[in-house]
Amino acid sequence: MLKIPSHIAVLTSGGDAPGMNAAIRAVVRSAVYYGKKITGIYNGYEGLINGNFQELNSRSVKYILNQGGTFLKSARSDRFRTPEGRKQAYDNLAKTGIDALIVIGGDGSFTGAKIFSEEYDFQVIGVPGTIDNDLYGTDFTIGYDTATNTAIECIDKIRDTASSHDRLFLVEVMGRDSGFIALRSAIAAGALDVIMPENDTTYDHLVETINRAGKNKKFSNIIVVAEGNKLGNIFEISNFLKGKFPHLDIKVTILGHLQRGGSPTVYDRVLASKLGVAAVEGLLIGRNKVMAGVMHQQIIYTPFEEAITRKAYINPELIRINKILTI
Ligand SMILES: Nc1ncnc2c1ncn2[C@@H]1O[C@H](COP(=O)(O)OP(=O)(O)OP(=O)(O)O)[C@@H](O)[C@H]1O
Ligand SMILES: O=P(O)(O)OC[C@H]1O[C@](O)(CO)[C@@H](O)[C@@H]1O
Ligand SMILES: [Mg+2]
Repeated sequence: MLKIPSHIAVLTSGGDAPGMNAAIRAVVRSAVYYGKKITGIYNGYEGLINGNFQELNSRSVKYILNQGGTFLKSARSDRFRTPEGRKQAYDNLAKTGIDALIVIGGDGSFTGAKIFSEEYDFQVIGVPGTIDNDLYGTDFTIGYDTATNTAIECIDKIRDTASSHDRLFLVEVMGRDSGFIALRSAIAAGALDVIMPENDTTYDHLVETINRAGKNKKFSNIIVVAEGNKLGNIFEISNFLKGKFPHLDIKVTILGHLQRGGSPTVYDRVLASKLGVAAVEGLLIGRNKVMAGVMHQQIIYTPFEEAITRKAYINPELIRINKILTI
């Protein structure tokens, strides 16, 4: 028999992502719209274990739609990885009368959510909130569009100084084990090449590419390097290239946590709004252990297992396009 939740809780977990606030707002307001009690949990799974709960209403989430970060705060919780931590989390939920949970986060957060949901037969839905875009079951995760916009804004600025001095810049972007941020920002910023986990860039290939650029009279260049690439650390790559091309002035820039901040783009605000509503509506029709996502403009619910383990798809067409355009 379908058990409809009456009291929903929401938390944000893992690295913060622009648009998480918009997602919280959408969850809170749709819960209120459907006549449900809604509680915010502070500090992700740490707050779940510590009982850091606050009942929310539609006014609690005013003026946050355009704010970066997450007002509920986020955390990486080692205690939630332990059965004792999850037991404490369950006891706190049960004590408060909460019967469903919405987790806004990335693959790690959904791994924890799946384990918890199975252990305690507790209804959980995920909302993809991570700049990395590394989840199967949604074309974009919340925060990815803003992060790539921030990355290209920075790379455009680097381009100004690179071209003034005829320099080669290696620019490192985030993305953990995936190259979504790297590839999208490389195309949008017209980078000479992109080194990311999904392509097996070799040093020979890099040398060839830089030689070709020289022949084509490209005197300033940018190579985007995904932090999770398999070739090596950005400084190792830079040292290798300095050895091979002593006449080139090579610089390294690491964009780092800049990419996590800032006001969310229109795309992320709308995506977060859609997915927050979809998460609440999913709970009300009995969905469980799934992530709400948007694929080809449609809301879909993907089992956590699949969202986490199936490889999010890097479109090889984008790699091909980048190669053509950087001739
Ligand atoms: N195997 C697991 N068992 C229980 N909890 C887990 C597990 N894996 C991850 N978690 C919980 O999820 C939290 C967030 O995971 P993680 O740090 O990987 O971030 P994420 O959700 O993938 O987001 P992002 O990648 O954007 O930072 C972890 O700190 C931990 O509390
Ligand atoms: O903020 P932290 O804990 O250093 O984590 C950084 C990681 O988090 C992310 O920003 C989001 O998963 C990754 O791109 C990056 O590898
Ligand atoms: Mg992750």
